[in-house]
Amino acid sequence: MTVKIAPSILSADIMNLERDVRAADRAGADVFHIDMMDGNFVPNMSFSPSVVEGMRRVTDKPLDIHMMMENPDAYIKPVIDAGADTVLIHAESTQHIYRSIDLVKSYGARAGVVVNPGTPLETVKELFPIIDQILVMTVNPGFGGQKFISGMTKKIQRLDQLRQTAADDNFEIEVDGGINADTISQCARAGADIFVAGSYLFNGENGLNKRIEDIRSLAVEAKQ
Ligand SMILES: O=C(CO)[C@@H](O)[C@H](O)COP(=O)(O)O
Ligand SMILES: [Fe+2]
Repeated sequence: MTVKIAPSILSADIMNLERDVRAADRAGADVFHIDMMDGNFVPNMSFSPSVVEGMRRVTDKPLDIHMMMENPDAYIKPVIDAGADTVLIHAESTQHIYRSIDLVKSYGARAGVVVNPGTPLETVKELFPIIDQILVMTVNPGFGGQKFISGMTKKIQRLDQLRQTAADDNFEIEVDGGINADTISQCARAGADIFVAGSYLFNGENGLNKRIEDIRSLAVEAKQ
């Protein structure tokens, strides 16, 4: 069973972003997770399409863009032109999520929907046949370094069950927020495939190599 580790560059050292990205790449990152925040949808601001373009120059790994913004449709083409592989859009950020997902796909990128902790899975069920990923937020979006909301494990489990009953719906389950050596196993056991980790990977004491290796083996073991 595949396990993908996705370092979130929100917790990288912004003044040494290239150094940190290259180090995470060498350490075996499977995907890079880039948070785009507009200061409206969430109470924080972060990366823009130009950062995606810069990332594309220093790594060949897939770039996942987590859009935390109002009017996400306006930024879909700019991030894909900048080199995004997957665009993840919050169900709560647009009245027409189906249209936004279609738009991502029309530009040839992979598309995913994101659900906040308070958003029921039922809200996004109709999207299952057309999406490549579902990102289950395991913290309230906006900041790195928050505590994992333990009730989300059951939500991941329910999503995995829904995925299994709809055999045609082939999407990966991703988790984001508070993922570390204490929380990754329960998410993997519940059915998650892609694990975003920011502060655990970039702010920890051991090297990135060891940290990526540690959480990967915990996830692989939990899935067996
Ligand atoms: O989308 C977000 C926060 O809103 C994340 O991607 C964070 O960057 C995760 O950071 P950690 O919880 O792993 O520190
Ligand atoms: Fe994120």
